[in-house]
Amino acid sequence: MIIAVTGTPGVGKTTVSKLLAEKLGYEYVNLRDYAIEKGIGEMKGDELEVEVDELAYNFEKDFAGKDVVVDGHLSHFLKADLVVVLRAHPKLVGERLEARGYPKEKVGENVEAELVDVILVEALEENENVIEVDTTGKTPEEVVEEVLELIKEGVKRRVGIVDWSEVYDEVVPYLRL
Ligand SMILES: Nc1ncnc2c1ncn2[C@@H]1O[C@H](COP(=O)(O)OP(=O)(O)OP(=O)(O)O)[C@@H](O)[C@H]1O
Repeated sequence: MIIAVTGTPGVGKTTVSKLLAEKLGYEYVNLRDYAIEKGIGEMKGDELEVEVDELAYNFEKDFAGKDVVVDGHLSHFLKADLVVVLRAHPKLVGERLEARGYPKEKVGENVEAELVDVILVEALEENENVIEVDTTGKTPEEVVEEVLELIKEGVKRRVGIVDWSEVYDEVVPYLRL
């Protein structure tokens, strides 16, 4: 089974994906590293711009039928059996990206994306099987346990579990207003 773990940068995809792959005994694939390895995309500054169709085509050729957890904010564009959309309070996204030294503009862009569900909406346009998990206040282990439980129960779709409009006031300092 191919499990795509997606979400706004900083929500914890890499941490959760590695742990999930380990628990399931699946291969872990970082989609950015895969694209670079395959020579897909072009570096624009420190950002890798990829053609999503080319990425999805190659990924399917290499991984169809395998057991993989694929980690990346474009992973929901791949042909996956299940898409896990990780969510985190936008303030947490802002704090983490600031701590990574991201420029203010990029922090704001990602906080806004998390606030208005950009990745979730994209994932729902691409795949029927979308599970949303709120990581806020949870450890990576707890998040992985939640995902494993949902998989065990055969849950294929669970969305609409967060509403960040309720915390809008807390994230105003990050927004590019
Ligand atoms: N419940 C949680 N789930 C995942 N990560 C968490 C959680 N709580 C705290 N963290 C921390 O948040 C950080 C998330 O970083 P990580 O690189 O995994 O995010 P990411 O979504 O892959 O980001 P990017 O896409 O920018 O690489 C890590 O330092 C991790 O330890």
